[in-house]
Amino acid sequence: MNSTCLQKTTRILNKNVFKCFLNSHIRNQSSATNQSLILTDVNDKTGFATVAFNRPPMSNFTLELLQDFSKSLDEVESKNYKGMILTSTSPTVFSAGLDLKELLNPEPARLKALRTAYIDCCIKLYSSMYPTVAAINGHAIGGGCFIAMACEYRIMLPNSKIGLNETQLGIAIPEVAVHATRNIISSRDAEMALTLGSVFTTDEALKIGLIDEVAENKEDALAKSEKFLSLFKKIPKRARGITKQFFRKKVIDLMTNNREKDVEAFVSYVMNPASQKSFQAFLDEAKNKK
Ligand SMILES: CCCCC/C=C\C/C=C\CC/C=C/CC(=O)SCCNC(=O)CCNC(=O)[C@H](O)C(C)(C)COP(=O)(O)OP(=O)(O)OC[C@H]1O[C@@H](n2cnc3c(N)ncnc32)[C@H](O)[C@@H]1OP(=O)(O)O
Repeated sequence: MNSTCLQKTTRILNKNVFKCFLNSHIRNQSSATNQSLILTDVNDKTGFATVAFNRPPMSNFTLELLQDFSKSLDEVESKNYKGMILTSTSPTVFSAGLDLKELLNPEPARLKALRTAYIDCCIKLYSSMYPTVAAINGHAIGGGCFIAMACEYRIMLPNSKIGLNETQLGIAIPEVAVHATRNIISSRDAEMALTLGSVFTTDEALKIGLIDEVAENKEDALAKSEKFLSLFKKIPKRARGITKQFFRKKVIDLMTNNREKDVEAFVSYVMNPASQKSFQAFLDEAKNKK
């Protein structure tokens, strides 16, 4: 695909963007439909799966999306694909995190299920035996940023924003996110970023090491992602995967063992009137901006 074709398609909604990419890169299209919240496609030449959040324009996470994502992660593991590229079909957003409408005046049982599904995805992604790379094709905020952080490598487009903004919304970052952040950036930068709820530009993120590379456009990000995954082509999967898990053990254990406590704490932060006010304020501000 040439870059003019890609630039044109990025202005059109997800369906065409993804089709254009598929036509040139992917020989074996999965049964996913355009209605699916997650699109999974496998390149049978490389064995790499490209998994895309398919909820434009913000690619924000609902319970259903997270449940589908969790199933897709199982599929990538069980079908023994050689690696996974995680991206979205939205033109300018990788993911804006949890859908704030899910958090506004929520039904507690659904809120618990939402957080539980989110944790499941984080555990599966963080501990996967196959190599993972996030092709961050736009903004990655809150839960979207953390999902990208759970991958092994991050390639981001210019002029985008990335960060864990939870404290700004009145939600404390769980301890596990502190360790996960320190696994990527310096402890000093992590403390500043997480306490402030900082959101970084692409250049700032590159400077502190939150992302690994900048790509010119989505096509370039996908090509760079394949290049990263190809590094492991000759490394035996089991040896690689177990070694990866040793580096990630503390975070994996915390996520696995603190699941219920985390869900309770999350529900309590979200139901707090001050947090409810901040969710509403964000949505109102976005409306008023227009
Ligand atoms: C022990 C186990 C632990 C396991 C977990 C471990 C660690 C996890 C740690 C932390 C992560 C998990 C927590 C997650 C919490 C969240 O994700 S809260 C949500 C965070 N997201 C946000 O605060 C909103 C982010 N959005 C933005 O910053 C901007 O929208 C943007 C993405 C940068 C895009 O900006 P742009 O100017 O282009 O667009 P607008 O801002 O004008 O928005 C357009 C439109 O979209 C709506 N919108 C944007 N984001 C959301 C959202 N997240 N939910 C719902 N709606 C959203 C916005 O309201 C506008 O709507 P419109 O006015 O109706 O057009």
